[in-house]
Amino acid sequence: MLEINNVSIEYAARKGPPSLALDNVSLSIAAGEFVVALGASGCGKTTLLNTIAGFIPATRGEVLLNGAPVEGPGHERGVVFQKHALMPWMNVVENVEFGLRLRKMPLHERRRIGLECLSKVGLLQSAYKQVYELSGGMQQRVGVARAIASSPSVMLLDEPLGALDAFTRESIQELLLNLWDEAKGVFFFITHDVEEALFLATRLIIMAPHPGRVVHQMELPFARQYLDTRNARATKASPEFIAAREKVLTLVHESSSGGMH
Ligand SMILES: Nc1ncnc2c1ncn2[C@@H]1O[C@H](COP(=O)(O)OP(=O)(O)OP(=O)(O)O)[C@@H](O)[C@H]1O
Repeated sequence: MLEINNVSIEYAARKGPPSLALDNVSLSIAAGEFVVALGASGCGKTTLLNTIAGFIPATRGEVLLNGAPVEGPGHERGVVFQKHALMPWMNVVENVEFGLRLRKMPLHERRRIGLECLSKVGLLQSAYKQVYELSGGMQQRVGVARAIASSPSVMLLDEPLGALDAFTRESIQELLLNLWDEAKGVFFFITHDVEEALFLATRLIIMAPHPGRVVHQMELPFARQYLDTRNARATKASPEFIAAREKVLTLVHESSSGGMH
């Protein structure tokens, strides 16, 4: 269970009073939830993710993971960034097992896990390639493999598919749902893309800026529908999906233009 209790984040301004990037956000997320945060630029999505990751301390409030306060980064939380942040001087599998190496896991053990994770993201063949030999989509899959290598109970994904073409994006969306279904942990995912949000989320949170806060939450059935049918196109083309898309577009527009304040 991940609990975000009354979290506010202020950033110091060069001049004037500090800016309030998050205002009193509270969320309780159970294992097995895929939570997607959607909202206009500047509404605090990345700030919230970075606070859960332990990169930014809460100015007020607290984040608890299974009852223990989050006070910094930890291997039970895996992070995937928009830019893959792989290390160019290591080959693919060395990148994937890097966190395990830091934790002093012996080579044969971490290599076994590294290769297993690469197999899960469909890249076993590329294990001994250099990072620059891979396409953007493949590099992002390596980023995902690296994040799952330490079997985190929480996966934090900050717009991981933002820079990818539509086809690659869809295939990694499906991969993420499979990994989530297998891991049964928490996924917390940020996107600007309404269709992506609706497809992945079991719970969608819509945020608004000035100050950053959560203005709507809804439960969604489409991720589980996809896992039952394995037909992404049919899921996204269903009348229910299209109706939800129109509703969410309206809510996002209203919340970012001040209509829901
Ligand atoms: N390091 C920082 N110092 C000062 N202000 C910051 C810092 N990081 C973010 N902010 C401000 O905090 C607010 C929230 O930013 P944040 O990046 O969390 O929003 P976001 O919803 O993720 O935006 P985007 O969708 O554009 O990535 C914005 O007003 C931003 O300018």
